[in-house]
Amino acid sequence: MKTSIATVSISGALPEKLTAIAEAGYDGIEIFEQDFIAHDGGPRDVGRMIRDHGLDITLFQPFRDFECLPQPLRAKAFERAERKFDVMQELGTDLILICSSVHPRSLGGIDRAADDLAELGEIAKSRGLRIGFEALAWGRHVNDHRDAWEIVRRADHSNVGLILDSFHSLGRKIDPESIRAIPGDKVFFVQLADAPLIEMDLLYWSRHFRNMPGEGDLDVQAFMRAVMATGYAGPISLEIFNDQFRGGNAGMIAKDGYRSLISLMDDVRRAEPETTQALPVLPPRVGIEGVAFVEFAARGDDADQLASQLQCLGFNRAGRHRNKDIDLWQQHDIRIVVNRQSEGHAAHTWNARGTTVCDIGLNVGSASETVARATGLGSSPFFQPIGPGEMEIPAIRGLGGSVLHFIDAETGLDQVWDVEFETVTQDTDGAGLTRVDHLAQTMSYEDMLSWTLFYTSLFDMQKSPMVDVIDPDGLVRSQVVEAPDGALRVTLNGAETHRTLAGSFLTDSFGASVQHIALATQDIFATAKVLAERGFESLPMPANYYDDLAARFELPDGLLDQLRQGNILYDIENGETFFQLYSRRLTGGVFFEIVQRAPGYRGFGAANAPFRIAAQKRLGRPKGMPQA
Ligand SMILES: O=C(O)c1ccc(O)c(O)c1
Ligand SMILES: [Mg+2]
Repeated sequence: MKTSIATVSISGALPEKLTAIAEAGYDGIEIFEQDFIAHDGGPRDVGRMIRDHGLDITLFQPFRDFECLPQPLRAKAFERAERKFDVMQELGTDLILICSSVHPRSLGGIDRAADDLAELGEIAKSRGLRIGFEALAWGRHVNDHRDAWEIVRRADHSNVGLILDSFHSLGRKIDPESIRAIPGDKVFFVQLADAPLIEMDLLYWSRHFRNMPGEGDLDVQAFMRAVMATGYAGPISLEIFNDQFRGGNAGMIAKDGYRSLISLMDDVRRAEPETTQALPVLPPRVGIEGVAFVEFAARGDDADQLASQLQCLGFNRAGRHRNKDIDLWQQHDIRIVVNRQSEGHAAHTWNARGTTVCDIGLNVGSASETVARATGLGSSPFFQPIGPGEMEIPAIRGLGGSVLHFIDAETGLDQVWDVEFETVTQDTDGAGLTRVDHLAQTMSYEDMLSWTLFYTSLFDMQKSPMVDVIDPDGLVRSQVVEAPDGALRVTLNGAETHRTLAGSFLTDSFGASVQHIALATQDIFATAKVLAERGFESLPMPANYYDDLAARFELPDGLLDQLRQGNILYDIENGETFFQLYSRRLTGGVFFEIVQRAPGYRGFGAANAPFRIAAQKRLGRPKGMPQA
């Protein structure tokens, strides 16, 4: 399988695009004519530059408004095509994309279109070139791949084939199963794009909102399964018109695309085992069993403040690393690691970003298979030197400088706590916190798709629809990704301005990180009582909030008072309840949430978020941080 991406999909001038594309691991590019024309260098130079990056030119595009024109426009269109053929020969590519005409004078007619394509196919053949016909979803007469295929079939020429583009088919809700009957050798090229489901004009949607397969809502997998069932063996190419990607980080967008393409084709191979694909073997999506640990990089007063917060929350300092300045804080299944080392990844993170989460450990079935899938999808494995008596725990670099470690029981990695740590305190009752309910990660809005794709392609995790969270100073988008049974739930919060709570966290921590950690209890009132005894200071909620609760829900006698007295937030969805209690922010901006989740409650208290955020802002910035 040859992987490819259209040059329109990413930002920069042509040389920058090529560097990003080559580094991400693609085999080739679709060269957009615009990118070629804008470049200061002849077609031969451009061809050489592309090949010097180790890339093929899989397609030259687009050629518009060709078919079904009356004379003399028809003759002009043929002349125009021949000039493009000249360029293609110098560039060193043999396939051109002709998209269905939107020309006001185009006459339409399947046979007329077929005749035009057959005649141009003959010219192409004489030059060793091929032409591919694509139905634009908004084409004047041809806007359906079934019609485009009928035209290609009637053209009946060896050098004329069909180009399929998932957006044009799925965007018009055309059943992709109709592709299965097309002979694979008449499909000359396949373009892939996904898109979020938003009701709007097709052309506008296509030119501004496409995204990588898996990032949107279209069934690109069903499309690609049908394509592979035809026996198609040509390149599989991403053609993504997206405003954000055009202005985004070229390297990151190129990598996202590669990850999405490999993950999609891996899914297709599993779903259509009869199809053959030259694709490296990839372990399946990884099932997450739980959060093994959350590690903070911290120093000095900040580390002491974090330790004292953990104590208030009912954690024990359970272990001390045998060789390093690292403490393990534990309560039931929750492990929080505080790393004060002055070298290694935690130290790098602390130097660059201050006190923040630097590492997340996940329990998985097989740590080595997890790393194998991640690297197959383009992530880098992470290594750092290990000291005497320490275990080598498989790890990868996540996005935005993060690191993920993987722990399995199969190879005994779950013994690390006994092997590397000396026991300091035996178990005590704690405050009834049992597990990590969810992690809230904050990032800039434009990186949200990358993070969603990262999680859903590597792990068995599903995304939920995005919701808007109102901050007094702007909007924050929130997207949940979660593993079955909630073994890992992550809320991704995308900040658009630095004035929101999420945005200021992003600025303070110099990039994306875990902004809060939500811990589960079975009994929030019992937990709150223990926390109060331990000196925990909760986030004060205003009286108005409780008056509104009384209006929104029919609460059992006494519950409202209990909530009010404990600063506890409340929500009901489908008859299932959810309780929340927030800590105040620590230096660095991180905070804790305590939740009691009824087994059937699927949400995260989104209705409460605006009031929680306003309450946090009212308290002002945490001590020890630059005051605005
Ligand atoms: O938006 C367009 O015009 C356009 C051009 C070429 C394509 O392959 C395509 O899918 C869309
Ligand atoms: Mg296309």
